[in-house]
Amino acid sequence: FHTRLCDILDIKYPIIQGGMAWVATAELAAAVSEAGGLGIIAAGNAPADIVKNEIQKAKKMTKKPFGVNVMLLSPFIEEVMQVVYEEKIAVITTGAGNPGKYMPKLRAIGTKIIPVVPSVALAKRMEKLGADAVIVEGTEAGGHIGELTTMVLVPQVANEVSIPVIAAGGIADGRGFLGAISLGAEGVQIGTRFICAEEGTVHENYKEKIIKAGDRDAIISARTTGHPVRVLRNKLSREFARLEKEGALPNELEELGLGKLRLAVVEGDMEEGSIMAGQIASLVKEIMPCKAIIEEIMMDAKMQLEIVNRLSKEE
Ligand SMILES: O=C(O)COc1ccc(-c2c[nH]c(CNC(=O)Nc3ncc(Sc4ccccn4)s3)n2)cc1
Repeated sequence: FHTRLCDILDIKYPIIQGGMAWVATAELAAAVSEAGGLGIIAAGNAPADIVKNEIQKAKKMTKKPFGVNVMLLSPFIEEVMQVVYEEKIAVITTGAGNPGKYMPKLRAIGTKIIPVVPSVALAKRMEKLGADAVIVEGTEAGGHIGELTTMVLVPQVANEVSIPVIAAGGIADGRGFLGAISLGAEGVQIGTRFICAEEGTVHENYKEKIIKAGDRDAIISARTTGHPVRVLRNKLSREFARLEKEGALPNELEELGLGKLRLAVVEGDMEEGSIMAGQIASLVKEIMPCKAIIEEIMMDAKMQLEIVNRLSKEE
């Protein structure tokens, strides 16, 4: 499966690892890039020096290309963008906002830009502003999400833009990969499955929660804040829902949510922490090295394609 994305990003497989805050560290990004995908370091809500340190760590771990994900709601966005410029990052992905204001400078220094978009309108706007590709993320994804599903959004964006479309949300194996290609995508972004990567520095409790998740455990929380997030249900999500029902104010709720993702990822607190994960969590059953994850996805996609070809030949 060699697509335009492989040429644009100089990667062997059109698989991007999601730039998940606290999860996407240099260790994970380097392992994914070494395995032939595109590893991504998450800036999340971290200050510039933390982001710079992770980038320099990754540069020591791999000579292959990797990217940085910039979360546009971060209070440190301006100083983090300065680090992105200085470090001559090959490619950035962006989330939770419109990166338009940074695109002229990024294009001028040759950094590729791949924004995550939750709608056709934003995808078209990003193409017009010069994005190199778009990550079309369905509501199946973990973390901060839009409303439309991958199945519905990917073909519509593919109809409207000519830059490569990368499908994200609900993809964790070869069937999901082939499904995305069938919908018009030229690559996939995978988050939840890489949370359970062996090289990842995520607390074991978090990885175990993903492996134990059932098909209906990844629910949407914090809708009333205007920033809905998909998490695995736990004590915090139940508490959050109760407060929302009682009409707590958005800033009270935002306050309650602060630091909770770190609590889950770093401390492994599965009750008070925010366990961000996508609906595909229930398909993830094993902690595996990144190389094994990527090669299994590509192998399964080829096998699934042979099944599809056989079915299409039968009368
Ligand atoms: O037009 C506009 O400005 C709105 O544009 C957008 C609106 C939404 C998005 C979007 C949806 N999903 C993504 C990519 N995924 C994510 O960004 N996932 C995230 N998970 C945890 C995060 S941390 C957080 C979460 C909420 C509030 C504060 N911090 S961000 N981007 C992208 C652009």
